[in-house]
Amino acid sequence: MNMKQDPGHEIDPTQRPPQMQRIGLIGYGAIGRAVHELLLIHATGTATVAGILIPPSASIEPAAQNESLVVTDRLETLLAADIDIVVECAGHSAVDAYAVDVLRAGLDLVLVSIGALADAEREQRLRHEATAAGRQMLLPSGAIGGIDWIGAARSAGLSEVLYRSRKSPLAWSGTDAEQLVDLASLTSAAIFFRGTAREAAIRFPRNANVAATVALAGLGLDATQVELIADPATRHNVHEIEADSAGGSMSARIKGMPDPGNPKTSLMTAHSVLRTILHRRTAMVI
Ligand SMILES: NC(=O)C1=CN([C@@H]2O[C@H](COP(=O)(O)OP(=O)(O)OC[C@H]3O[C@@H](n4cnc5c(N)ncnc54)[C@H](O)[C@@H]3O)[C@@H](O)[C@H]2O)C=CC1
Ligand SMILES: O=C([O-])CC(=O)C(=O)O
Repeated sequence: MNMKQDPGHEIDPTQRPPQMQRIGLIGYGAIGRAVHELLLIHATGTATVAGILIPPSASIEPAAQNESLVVTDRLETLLAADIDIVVECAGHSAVDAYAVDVLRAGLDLVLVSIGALADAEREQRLRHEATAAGRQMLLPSGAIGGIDWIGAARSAGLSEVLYRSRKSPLAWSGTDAEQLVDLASLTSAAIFFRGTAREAAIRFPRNANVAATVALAGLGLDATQVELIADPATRHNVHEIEADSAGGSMSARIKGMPDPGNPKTSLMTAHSVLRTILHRRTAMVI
């Protein structure tokens, strides 16, 4: 075959099944690893993890190893693995470090650390870069549901949205919650934060991405109210939405199982990322 090949790309794209997506993961913690495992089960022949970006001097044992899987601490090396789409699941600082370059490289970006967009300047910059590159930032619903209703209610006179997150004290450990409540001695549920989605997402970057998701879908980061609760009686990550619009109201409660590797994170988050990835290639999107 007379095909000019970029020396950085070992794979001939014309030889792939048409729907095959080559995924670059940024971050390989609870979500990154789970997404890899789910793709191995649910996306054989349609999507594959081709590269994983980890922090310098970190090491991982990938869920599956094949000779073409690239594990690197350099974005350039990741992108040279013939990546079609990048999935960020590493944290707000990784969004700062890599998101612009991913979009400038002409790739769509699945952004899991959605709370990073609570920084207005960062949000504007990323929207601008995506538009300039003709690419999209895809924000999975993550640990929450009902985002479709909230998005639809925007044009139906959405007037009020409250998001409430209830997790075990363990899930709030190592966060600013420790300054607001004595997590270790709690005997009943404590609402330790009330404020806007913007404040919540900025102050609790590892626990309030959903607050930003609900806000970005609906009333925005400053008009969406948030309550954060530490509850010694729960083993779940409970997410509630109460919303009012001229088109009707919504009351939703999700009792999420925490990820065994990270109690701050709900198991469903990785499944939602899988769904986002698979939707890019399906004939019918629901
Ligand atoms: N949208 C949503 O519904 C949810 C979003 N999240 C967010 O997703 C992100 C990932 O969550 P988890 O996997 O549970 O966290 P985790 O702490 O288990 O894993 C994060 C991984 O990213 C790696 N990492 C950090 N900075 C990096 C960098 N610059 N380059 C490469 N790797 C880097 C860390 O070493 C770690 O292995 C967090 O920001 C979390 O807050 C979590 C749950 C729900
Ligand atoms: O996974 C969850 O339960 C929600 C979460 O951590 C977040 O919103 O950042």
